Amino acid sequence: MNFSTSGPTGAALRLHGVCKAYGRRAVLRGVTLDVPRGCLLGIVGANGAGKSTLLRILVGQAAADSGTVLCRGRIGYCPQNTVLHPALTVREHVRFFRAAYRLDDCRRAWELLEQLRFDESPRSRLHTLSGGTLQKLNLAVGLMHDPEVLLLDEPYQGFDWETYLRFWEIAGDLCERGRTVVVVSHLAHDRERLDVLHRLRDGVLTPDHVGAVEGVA
Ligand SMILES: Nc1ncnc2c1ncn2[C@@H]1O[C@H](COP(=O)(O)OP(=O)(O)OP(=O)(O)O)[C@@H](O)[C@H]1O
Repeated sequence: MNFSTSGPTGAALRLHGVCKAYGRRAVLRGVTLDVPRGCLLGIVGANGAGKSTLLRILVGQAAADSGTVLCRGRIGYCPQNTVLHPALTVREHVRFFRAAYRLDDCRRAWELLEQLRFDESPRSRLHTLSGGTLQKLNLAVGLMHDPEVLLLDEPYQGFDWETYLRFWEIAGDLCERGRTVVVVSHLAHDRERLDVLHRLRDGVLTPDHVGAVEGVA
C-alpha cells in the first residue's frame, strides 16, 4: 500500500481502492474516498462492517492489502477502546501525552476536558472513573495536539446528553478552523450535524443520502 502525508490535491484525506482481508474474510473491498479540508464526515455501518479496521489503516496501526491512503497533516485518533492506564491519574495521562506529542504545555487538554464537562480531580486514578468520564479523557488526549485530521471511533459512547451536545460543538468549531473530522458510528443519527455521511457496507463506502429511511445501520 502507498501511504503518504502530502499530495497534489486539496483533499485532507484521500483513499483509493483500499482492500483488507483477515485470512479469507474480505472486510474492505476497495474503499475510495476524498475528504476536503474542513469537512465533518460521518461513516456509519453495521457491527463488523469494517469501520474500525478502516480507521486503524488510516492511522497506520494496520496495513491494507492494497490501495492508497493520503493524509495531509497530523492525525488525531480517538480509538473505540481507550488506551488509558487504570493505575495512572488524569494528570499523569495529560502529561504523558504532552510529552508524546512534544507540546509546550497541557493547556489544550484541560480546555477540552472543561468543554466536555469533565468534573473529576486531576489526581483521580482512572480505575475510579466512570465509563463516560474515561471517554472524555480518551477524546481530550486524542485532540490535545490540535491535529489537522481527526479520526474518531464512536467518540461519544457513554456521554450524557449535555456532553454529547458539547462534543458536536467542539467538532463544529474544529471544522470551522479548517480541521477535518471523521466520526465513525454504528448509528446514523444526527446526520444533520454532518457535512457528508457515508455508509460502509459489503466492504465499500457509498454516500448515504439525507432523508433516507434510517434505523440501526
Ligand atoms: N485483528 C483481526 N483479526 C481477525 N479479524 C478481525 C480483526 N479485526 C477485525 N476483524 C474482523 O473484521 C471485521 C470488521 O471488524 P471491525 O472492528 O473493523 O468492524 P466495525 O465496523 O468497527 O464493528 P463495530 O461497529 O462492532 O465496532 C469483523 O468481522 C471482525 O471480526
